[in-house]
Amino acid sequence: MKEYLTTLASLMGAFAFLQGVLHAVFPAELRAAVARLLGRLTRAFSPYCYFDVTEMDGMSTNEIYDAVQLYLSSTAAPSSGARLSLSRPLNASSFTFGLAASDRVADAFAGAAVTWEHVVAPRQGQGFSWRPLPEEKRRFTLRIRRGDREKLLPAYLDHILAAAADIRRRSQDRLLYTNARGGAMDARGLPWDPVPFKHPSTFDTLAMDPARKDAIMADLRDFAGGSEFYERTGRAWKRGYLLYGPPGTGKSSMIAAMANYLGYDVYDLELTEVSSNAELRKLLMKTTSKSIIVIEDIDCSVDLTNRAKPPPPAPRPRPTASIDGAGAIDQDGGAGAAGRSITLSGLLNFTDGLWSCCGAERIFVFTTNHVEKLDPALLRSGRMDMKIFMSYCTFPALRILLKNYLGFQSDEELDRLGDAAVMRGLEEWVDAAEITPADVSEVLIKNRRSGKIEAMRELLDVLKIRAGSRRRGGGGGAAATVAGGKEAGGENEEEEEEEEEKRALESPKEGKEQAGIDSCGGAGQDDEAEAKKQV
Ligand SMILES: Nc1ncnc2c1ncn2[C@@H]1O[C@H](COP(=O)(O)OP(=O)(O)OP(=O)(O)O)[C@@H](O)[C@H]1O
Ligand SMILES: [Mg+2]
Repeated sequence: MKEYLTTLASLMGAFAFLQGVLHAVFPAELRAAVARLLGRLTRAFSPYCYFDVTEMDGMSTNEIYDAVQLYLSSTAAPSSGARLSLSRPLNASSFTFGLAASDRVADAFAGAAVTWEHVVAPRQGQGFSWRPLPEEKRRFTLRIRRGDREKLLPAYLDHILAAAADIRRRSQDRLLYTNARGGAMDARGLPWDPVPFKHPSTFDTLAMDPARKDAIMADLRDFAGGSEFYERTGRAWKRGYLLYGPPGTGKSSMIAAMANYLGYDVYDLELTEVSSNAELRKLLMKTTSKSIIVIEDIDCSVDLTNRAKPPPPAPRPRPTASIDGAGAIDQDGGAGAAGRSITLSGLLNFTDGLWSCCGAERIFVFTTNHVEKLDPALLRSGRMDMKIFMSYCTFPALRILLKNYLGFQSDEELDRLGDAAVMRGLEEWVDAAEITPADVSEVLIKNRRSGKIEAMRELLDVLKIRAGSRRRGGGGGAAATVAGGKEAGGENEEEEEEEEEKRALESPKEGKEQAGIDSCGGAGQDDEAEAKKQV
């Protein structure tokens, strides 16, 4: 070992001496030219090729440099000991990591290994300038095998740019856009008003059957990653979801969960503020991709009556004064939209017509408490691809609410610490009670200070009372009546309405009942198989 170190030291001494001689004998230009020549020679015989991505491209920043910085710091496995810089863009709630100076990172793409080196060097004295460049010259040097060049470029760079855009978007807060200004434009000519959207609802907090929830999340993932699928099938890259069910069952919460899950912004379209189809088209054109366009309570937004059903009786004619004093019948019963001319066909085109293809990667979500009132054309596949019935609270959904509201850490803890008899009671009575998750949450919030078991007992009492009054045809108390969206009428009237709801959703092909979710033709799924899938 000792000899090894002495030899190394003498070699280094000799090298330093030689360097000194070269510096003294040869002028700097010659040395630089020789260094460049040697560099070219080594590269010519090297199995690798190198690409520099400088931070500055002339006076402007190089977009690829920023994208590489973001991509490497969040996805590539930094070599051991890599240092990361921390930053937080304006209006973002999460941090963004950047790769610290002079570090080397390995990555792989399409089965080929690549190496990135972050090189930082002081900038040689730049003269006075009104817009001085950064003190240091930064660049990433990409090293790839010559044989991998076709496979990697430009696909790898496109992948980096897309990934960086996705990381940037997810680190920004969601935005909620509203059009509640009656079509007026803002200073930039945009009809939408953005506000930060910080809704806490996620698929973890959403109380619904886990299997149905998984199916919806899988469908959303397929959609978000389905650009090739939509291109191959010639379909516009959009997808429609209809959320229907009684008030307080989680329709709005589901929308927020979707937006948080996909990292999409939300456009809350208030149809009553839109005066014409042309304005509707303009609003759509001004939405960005990777967004969810929502029309809540669509059955009450504009008159989209179900054309398949007999038209509602014409409003009673009422005499209106006329010039000659004789009574003239006001044909449209005075109910005429005050200057509003949004039509069903305008909405149909909006969701699945020529207009709907302006812009990709958009999700349309309609919500309603009365699906039977909607025109079947609005519900057909291609418009509302997935119809999700937000039902009254089921026992699996109730368990999620018990965990979220009473602080049980897991199902196992709920079963271990929860009172077994009370749990059995809740399972037995929850369906008969036809209680909405909103009402269950209310009971749990009211009783959360009296302790977990006491709160569960209280909830069980409420379920029994509701089930009892429902059985007597009382609809389970005021809230249940509202929640049911049904008059406290007799059983047969409710059965009739339920039948009607089911008929409204019967897909023309199969004529089957829609119990929970019906989805047809999702990205990456076989339409027929999917359409048959019931979740
Ligand atoms: N499935 C659910 N999971 C978790 N919380 C829920 C659920 N449904 C309702 N809630 C709670 O009840 C409240 C109302 O829910 P939400 O606004 O989503 O109901 P909705 O179906 O949109 O009602 P509406 O039809 O009246 O608009 C929310 O604060 C939410 O916390
Ligand atoms: Mg709602």
